[in-house]
Amino acid sequence: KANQSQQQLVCLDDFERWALATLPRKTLDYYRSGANCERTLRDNVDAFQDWLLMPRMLGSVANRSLATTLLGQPVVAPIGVAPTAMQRLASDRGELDTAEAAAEAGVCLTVSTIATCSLESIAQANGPSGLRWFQLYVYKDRELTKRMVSRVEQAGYKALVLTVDTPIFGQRYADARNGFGLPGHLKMANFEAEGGKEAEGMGGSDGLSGGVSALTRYSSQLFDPNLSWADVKWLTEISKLPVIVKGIVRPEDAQLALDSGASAIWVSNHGARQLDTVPASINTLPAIVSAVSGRAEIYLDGGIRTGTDVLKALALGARAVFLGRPVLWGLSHSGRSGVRRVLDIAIKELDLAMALSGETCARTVRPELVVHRRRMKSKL
Ligand SMILES: Cc1cc2nc3c(=O)[nH]c(=O)nc-3n(C[C@H](O)[C@H](O)[C@H](O)COP(=O)(O)O)c2cc1C
Ligand SMILES: CCCCCCC(=O)C(=O)O
Repeated sequence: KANQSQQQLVCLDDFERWALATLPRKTLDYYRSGANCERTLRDNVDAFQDWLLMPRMLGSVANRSLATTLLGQPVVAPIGVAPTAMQRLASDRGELDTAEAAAEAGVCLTVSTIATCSLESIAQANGPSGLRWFQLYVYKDRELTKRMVSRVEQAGYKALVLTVDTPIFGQRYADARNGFGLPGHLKMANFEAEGGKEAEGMGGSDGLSGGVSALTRYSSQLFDPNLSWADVKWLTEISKLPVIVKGIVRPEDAQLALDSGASAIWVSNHGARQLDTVPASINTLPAIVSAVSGRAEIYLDGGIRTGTDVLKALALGARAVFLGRPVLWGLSHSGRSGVRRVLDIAIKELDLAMALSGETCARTVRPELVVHRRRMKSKL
């Protein structure tokens, strides 16, 4: 199985199966895990099956457009790369591979604060034509955060994605059992120039961790658990870049984010890695779309594994969706070209799903295209 070629991996689940059979234990556990009993981890994927597609026929679908804009910037498809930390665990070049693949595919790249390559080197790999956003964790040290924001602006990122669901790190049992931490040869590269403790992954602790992972120790020492809506406003004031608030589950919080100056909403439960038993991401989307009522773009991540998942999210009101783990599986398999293949598969599957549904434009997918299984039954 370890030797499977890209051509044998024809869907995103094939990449996941390859990763499960092949990756070193600690890396696989860190990438794969959800919080606690992983109920939401399963629900994020399964919930898409509760939304059924109701295709229209004979709609002249030969010409289709997947292209869209995100905060005014053009992309080839409404599918982007979600921020995921520590990509050099997956390939030698880590985030640089992902950045090149995203630029080649013409999709939006989101870079994590906890990258293992510097944000400047990732920007260079993504190139002048790549659309890139920077995901921000706010550190207790606000001056450090401010310096990071100005480096992000300098390096040509087009938005700040403020993650708001991580005041404290979620509990992932496997990482705690493994005493997982960033291996000594890798660094939290965005902090290397700062010369402080932020660049160290608190050392892979090889089990001597008092029952918590090194990441939990790192985040509890350095991330600011007192973040509030006032800080969203603060961020919009210290930066020229639009702020996207990532980690919204409830409609009231979407409203507060917009009231605090956010330019867009990113619906997410952090890939089910924070609070277990929250609803599947796709199921939280309709109420948020209704609360936002067209005032801002809404993005979604969590459990997207097929083109039909993407189409359902678009029909329910998302402007675009983002892929987390599937990109890591592609990166682990074959670096840049593995990520490229994952993105290409997702884009092709969306195109096919659109054609077979009678949809020709990803920007204007009809809401009537999806119906919840419960409502379907009551109609029969
Ligand atoms: C290994 C891993 C690392 C992640 N690191 C970050 C991060 O640094 N910042 C962040 O905002 N979200 C992070 N996330 C969450 C993703 O951005 C995204 O919300 C989630 O993975 C989407 O779900 P999916 O993996 O089912 O596609 C991470 C997720 C994973 C799996
Ligand atoms: C070093 C501690 C924070 C790692 C952040 C990565 C992340 O968000 C995740 O879900 O894992």
